[in-house]
Amino acid sequence: MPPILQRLQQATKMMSRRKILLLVLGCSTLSLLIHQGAQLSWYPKLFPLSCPPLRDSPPRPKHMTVAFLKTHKTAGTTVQNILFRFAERHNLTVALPHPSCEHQFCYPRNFSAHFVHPATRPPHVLASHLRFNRAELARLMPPGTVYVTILREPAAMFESLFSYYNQYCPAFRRVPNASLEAFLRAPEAYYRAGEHFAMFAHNTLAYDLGGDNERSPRDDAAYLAGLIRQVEEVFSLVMIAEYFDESLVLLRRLLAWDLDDVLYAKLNARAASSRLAAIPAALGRAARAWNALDAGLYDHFNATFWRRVARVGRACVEREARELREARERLLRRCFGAQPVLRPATQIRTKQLQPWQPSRKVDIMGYDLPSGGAGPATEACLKLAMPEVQYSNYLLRKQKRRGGVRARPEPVLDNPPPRPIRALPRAPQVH
Ligand SMILES: Nc1ncnc2c1ncn2[C@@H]1O[C@H](COP(=O)(O)OS(=O)(=O)O)[C@@H](OP(=O)(O)O)[C@H]1O
Repeated sequence: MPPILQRLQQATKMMSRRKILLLVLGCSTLSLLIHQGAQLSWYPKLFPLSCPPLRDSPPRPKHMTVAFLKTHKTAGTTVQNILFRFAERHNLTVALPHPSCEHQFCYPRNFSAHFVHPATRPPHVLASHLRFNRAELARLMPPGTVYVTILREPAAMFESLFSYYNQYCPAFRRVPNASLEAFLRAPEAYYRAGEHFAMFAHNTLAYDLGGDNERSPRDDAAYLAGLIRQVEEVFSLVMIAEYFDESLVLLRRLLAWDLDDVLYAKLNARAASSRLAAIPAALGRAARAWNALDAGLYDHFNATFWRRVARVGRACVEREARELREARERLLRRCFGAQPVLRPATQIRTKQLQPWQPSRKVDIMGYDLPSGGAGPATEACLKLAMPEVQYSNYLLRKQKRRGGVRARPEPVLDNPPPRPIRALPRAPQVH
């Protein structure tokens, strides 16, 4: 026997059986820990985060009837575009406004089913601006329709409204040098309740939700509580613009859609030169105080949003939101080139992709197809970045034709150029 083995035999004899057992146990534990550590960092999918399964058994089919209340300046156009594309891919009917209502359902009037173009009834999907009216929507939409809306932090939203509607809303037009600060220092000096487009200058969220935007929660706390209750009764999901991707994760889980169904391009964004880089804290406080009803709505639904995220599992929602962002970046690169950039309308050659510009002082950005863009992906890419006016016109033409000649597809790239302006109703509206 070699000397080394003889020494080992002697050593083994010297150890008690108990010690050997302890050594074997220690080695196995160490090996297990090393193995698991490697898997955590290299194969995170082997350790699923607490994501409850989306599809129950039997699997839920995708939900096809959705009414999206498109509130103003809250990223609603981006959500609308997701819904329009989903509707097209699944051959669904989209409710669209009668041309006399422009591209909104005769906003700011209370919604009426009469505002809906007959060629777009009965609808599966509705996603254009309107002032919420529960009974009329129930008359229009099929039973089982899921109602969804979106809110945005009121100070950021008000800054966007002030800039976008500066030429349309008399309360804003009266302010010297179009100064948001001047308006918020003394809003009552400029604001007249009940005048044309007054709702863009005071509690726009409350107004869009069908509420009375002139109520103050300071004088009447019960009113805000009642409005919140009504919203909760109807809407299955209130998304939050600041957490857009997380909101889409909740939306797609609610509707049993795929992550691919909620990929998007950001639409209707102002250029950096047309917006405040940051809203000073004092201005933010003043905007919230003036829009106290909206602030109350936002705070409530922001809190319920995060409770809902927690119910699904925060890690799960964040993981899906990350997957969504990665897939979205790949899609944007495929459609708009290696470095897809938002550009001003003057630099967008494809007419169907030129966004409406509210005034010479505000630049609304969009995407363009790379030069010579052609091929099977072109149509999908075009729709991905198509602004509201062009997409609504296109869908209305397509659905009107579907009622008549079914076989001829609506041309997407060769259609006549859209009207450049999304005209707001010209005459004061009766509520
Ligand atoms: N994905 C996403 N995430 C966060 N924010 C987004 C997103 N998409 C659009 N936006 C911002 O939403 C603002 C436009 O809102 P709307 O499309 O609802 O406006 S409109 O009422 O239809 O005119 C507009 O805000 P401002 O740029 O501050 O005006 C957009 O930048």
